[in-house]
Amino acid sequence: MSKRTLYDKVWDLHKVAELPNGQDQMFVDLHLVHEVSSPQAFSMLQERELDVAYPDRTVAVADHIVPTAEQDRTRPLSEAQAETMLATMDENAAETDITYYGLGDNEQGITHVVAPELGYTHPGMVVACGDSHTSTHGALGAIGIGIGTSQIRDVLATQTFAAEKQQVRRLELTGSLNDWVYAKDLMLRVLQELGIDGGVGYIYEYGGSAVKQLSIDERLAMCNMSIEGGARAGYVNPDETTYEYLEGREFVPSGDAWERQKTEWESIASDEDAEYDDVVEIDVNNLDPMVTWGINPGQAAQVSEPIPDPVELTGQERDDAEAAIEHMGVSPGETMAGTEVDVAFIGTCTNGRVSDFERAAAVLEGNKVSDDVRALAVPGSERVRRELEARNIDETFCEAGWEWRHSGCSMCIGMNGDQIYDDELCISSSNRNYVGRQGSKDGRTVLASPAMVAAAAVEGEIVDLREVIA
Ligand SMILES: CC(C)[C@H](C(=O)O)[C@@H](O)C(=O)O
Ligand code: SF4
Repeated sequence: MSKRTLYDKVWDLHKVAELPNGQDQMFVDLHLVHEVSSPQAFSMLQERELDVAYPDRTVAVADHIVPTAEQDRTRPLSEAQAETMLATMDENAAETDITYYGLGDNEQGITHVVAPELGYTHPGMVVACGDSHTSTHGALGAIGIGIGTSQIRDVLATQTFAAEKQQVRRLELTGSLNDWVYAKDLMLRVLQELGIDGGVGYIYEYGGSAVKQLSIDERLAMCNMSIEGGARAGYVNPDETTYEYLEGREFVPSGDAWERQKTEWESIASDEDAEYDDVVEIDVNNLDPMVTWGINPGQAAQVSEPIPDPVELTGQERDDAEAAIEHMGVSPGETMAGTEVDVAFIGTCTNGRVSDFERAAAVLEGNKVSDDVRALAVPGSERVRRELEARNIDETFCEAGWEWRHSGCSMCIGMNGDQIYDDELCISSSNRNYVGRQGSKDGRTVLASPAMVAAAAVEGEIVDLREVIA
């Protein structure tokens, strides 16, 4: 059989049965669990007196509600609700014998940072997690699917869940990215072009010369934001970059088994003549750094590009732009450059990896955070933090005036107390800028690459980072 995409092959290999309602029952290779979306599913399991079917395929992490400041990471947590959630996760993990990277563990961090870096995620896997950003794992040629509470219960109890096969859109990203322009910019460009609903009903396959050149960290950032475009998942076919990243990681087979696995992984990539339900080509040559100007991730523009005037838009897009401009207090026809920022945040499962901090550090070197800016650096995992510290990158941040924290979701979603206040404007390396996302209903979020966040922190306003390093 030829003409199949990676998604087709993975689907066929994992399909257990066709269900009466037309959905397919799918086997899950790796089930990731976190403290926010799992408690109810574990309760349902207990009510029915069921065990976790495959504890060795289930990996739990504490990320959303864990405090990031050193002094707040002692138990019991000062926030009663957070303590209950964390204690519940601790208990559920202990009772079911699943692997758990809890608070205080050396490998604790954000689910979608921890699993790839430890080598849990492999090409051709179905990865499921009660979290929309499970799409991240597609960077390694896996199909990462965000699932809801009843599906989490089903996966815990049976290692399978019911799903509907989606269509596949090939995103052919041609050209190559300018220096200081990253996968984050590329993805904001994709969202600007296709919108936040453009991918509904699709899985995105990313390919083309621009994608070939991306490191795994960059591919993780790109696939992470597939869900922001409405796609259920996004992936890159495995290639030499993938194998280089995987080789030697803890949960990746070695020796003969590695060779066998590699051959299998090579066969899982889309066929040369694969047929796609849709193909969209976007040229990324000459792309400037991107920023969002609005209140959804598709309301984005190059930092050199004017914010659209709603009168030139129609229908929903116009209404959305009007609401966004009002909330953000930005001016149509002008660029985002020069917009004052109050908070700068680098971290998250999108851009909280070693290379993200490295690039930001290159911008910060010899610079100081503007007096009016609060700047927070939150490594995506404790391992990321250790590696950065071993290379003194934490010092670059601290000397520039950043708070250097422990890992967690932190200000991405504000569930752990790291929040923005009033109508503060935060430039953030995260993936969502919806109203209230970072804690305050009047707060404003601008999404950008970590290097752009660092540059804005230094200048106190949004700026093309290339002006800061020049
Ligand atoms: C809390 C969690 C279920 C949620 C998600 O589904 O993605 C969060 O991680 C987010 O980024 O909004
Ligand atoms: S870092 Fe943000 S996007 Fe990622 S899992 Fe945590 S809250 Fe969700």
